[in-house]
Amino acid sequence: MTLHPQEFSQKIHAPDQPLLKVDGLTKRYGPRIGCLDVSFDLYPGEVLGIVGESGSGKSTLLSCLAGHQRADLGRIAYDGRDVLAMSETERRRLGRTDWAYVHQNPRDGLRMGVSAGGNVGERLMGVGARHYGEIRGKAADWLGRVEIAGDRIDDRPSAFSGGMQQRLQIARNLVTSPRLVFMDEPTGGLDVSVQARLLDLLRGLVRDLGLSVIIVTHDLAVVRLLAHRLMVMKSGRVVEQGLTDQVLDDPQHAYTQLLVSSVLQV
Ligand SMILES: Nc1ncnc2c1ncn2[C@@H]1O[C@H](COP(=O)(O)OP(=O)(O)OP(=O)(O)O)[C@@H](O)[C@H]1O
Repeated sequence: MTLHPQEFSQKIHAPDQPLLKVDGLTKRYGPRIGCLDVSFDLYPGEVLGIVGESGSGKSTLLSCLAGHQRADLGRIAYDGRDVLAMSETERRRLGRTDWAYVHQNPRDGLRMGVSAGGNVGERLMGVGARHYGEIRGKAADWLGRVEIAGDRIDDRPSAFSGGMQQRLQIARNLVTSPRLVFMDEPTGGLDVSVQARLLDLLRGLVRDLGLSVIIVTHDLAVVRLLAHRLMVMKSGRVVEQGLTDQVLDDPQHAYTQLLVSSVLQV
């Protein structure tokens, strides 16, 4: 149900305001539904998982939320600000400062021709950092935090393994202390042991930095470990949402039951 604009604006300015408030978000591709009437609140420090089979609308929803494509209908409020009413310049600024986006393929989120240190430092420069020594020091610190050895700081990402590239992408994203991080299948395409290590690292960073995260995945084990709340999508619609353990242990919707019984091995 879509809220009346006045009601919407009253809600987003309430003292216990969520960091992100999404109401009736809809995106169509011609006659095809990308996502339909999606509504949810995300509070500071909360991790929301979005699961569903291929084509269920997860990526469409994430890209509309992050402003990579424009929704046809609905509202998004970030920290009380109407995101869809922002100019492109304002939204880009938000993308450099408050938001971060971790792509499934690290190549989409890294500059492959720039050193590891340069990849992290570049984000700092994007928010106004200018002192070379400080930038390099902070980059070195972040490489350490994502378990990349200090002597690799001048290596290009193309010399890194897939898991290292993904950890570098995470460092590049988190170095500017964003409040909201979008993650699209961050562990997809990695070996199981590499995935486990990355998940562990992500869980620690999310907790330590108090990040709000929206994570899209088809892997229920990932959301079991990372997400406080879970949204299940089918054919562009949210068919079930709730606390992750509740949804996975006691799924109410037939589609979620099928999803859980067919893939859940955790
Ligand atoms: N650029 C596009 N043009 C036309 N239709 C699209 C486009 N992108 C997505 N769709 C359609 O929108 C629906 C949702 O797709 P979406 O990629 O969001 O699903 P998904 O759950 O992310 O799938 P996957 O897990 O395979 O990435 C599908 O029917 C898809 O065919």
